Amino acid sequence: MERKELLKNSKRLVIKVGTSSLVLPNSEINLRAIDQLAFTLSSLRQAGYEVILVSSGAIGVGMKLLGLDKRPETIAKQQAIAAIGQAELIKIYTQRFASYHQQSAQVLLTRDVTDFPTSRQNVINTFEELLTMGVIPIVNENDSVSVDELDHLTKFGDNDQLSAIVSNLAQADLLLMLSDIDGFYNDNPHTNPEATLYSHITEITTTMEKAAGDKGSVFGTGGMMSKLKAAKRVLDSQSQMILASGKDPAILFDILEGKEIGTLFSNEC
Ligand SMILES: Nc1ncnc2c1ncn2[C@@H]1O[C@H](COP(=O)(O)OP(=O)(O)O)[C@@H](O)[C@H]1O
Ligand SMILES: N[C@@H](CCC(=O)OP(=O)(O)O)C(=O)O
Repeated sequence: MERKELLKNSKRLVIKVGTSSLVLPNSEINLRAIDQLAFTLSSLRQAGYEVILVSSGAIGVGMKLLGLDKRPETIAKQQAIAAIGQAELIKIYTQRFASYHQQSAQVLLTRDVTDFPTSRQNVINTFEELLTMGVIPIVNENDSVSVDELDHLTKFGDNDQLSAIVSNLAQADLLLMLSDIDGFYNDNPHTNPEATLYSHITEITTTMEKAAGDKGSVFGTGGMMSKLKAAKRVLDSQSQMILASGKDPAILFDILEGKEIGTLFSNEC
C-alpha cells in the first residue's frame, strides 16, 4: 500500500521532539526551530488535525540558563535544573503558539499516574477535553519529582517511551517522532557512511535491534534503541509511527501528504 493510503485516516497526531532539535550544539535554545514547530503545529490544528506535542528540553534549556555544559551528577541537581528549564521552555512555547493564535497547555506526567487506572483515566479525559477545545497539549515527564527506585518507579525512562504511551492513552492515529537523524538505518550513519535507510518497517527484528546504537547528543537520553522500543509499543497497539528529521519542522506537512520521508513503522504493508 502507498504511504498516502496508509496515512489517509490519520487525524489525531502526537509529535515528539527531542532535545537535539530544541537546543543548538553551542547550548543556545533553538528559537527558530521552536517557532517553526509552533507555526507548523498551529497550521495543522487549523487544518483540522488534533495535535499533541511531547517535548523534551527541560534539562537542556535549564543547563543553558545556568551556563552548564554538562549534566550534573546528582539527581537532586538534575531535578532542580529540569524545574528551571521546563518553566522557560513552556514560556517560549506559549508565546510562539500565541503568535499563531493557537492556545497551548502544559501536561506533566509521571509513570505511576499513567499506570494507576483512576489517574490514567483522568489523563485520558484531560487530553480529550483539551483536544475538543482545539488546544495543543505540550507534554513532558515531570522530571522534578519522578524517581527511579526499585519499590517506587515513577520515571518513564525517556521521552520516546513517554510519547508512545501518550499516543496509546490518546488513541492517536500517528506518532511523528522528530529526531536529529532522518530515520532508522541498518547501521549508525554517523559511524558508517554506507548505512541505508529503512523506509517502511512492519515488525522490529533482532537484526534491527542490533543496528540501533546509542544517542547522538549530550543533552538527550533516548538513543535509537529507545526509538525502536517506542515503535514496538506503537505497533503493538495497532497504531503507526514515523521517525524523521526535526531540523525543519515544516517537514510534517510533506509527511502528512504521504511523501516518502523518514521511516514508517506500520503493521499494514
Ligand atoms: N541505526 C541507526 N540509525 C539512525 N541513527 C542511529 C542508529 N544507531 C544509532 N543512531 C544514533 O541515534 C541518534 C538519534 O538518537 P538521539 O540522540 O536519542 O536523538 P534525539 O535527541 O533527536 O531524540 C542519531 O543521531 C545517531 O547518532
Ligand atoms: N524529560 C527530559 C527529556 C528526556 C529525553 O528523553 O530527552 P530526548 O532524548 O532528547 O528526547 C527533558 O525534558 O529534559
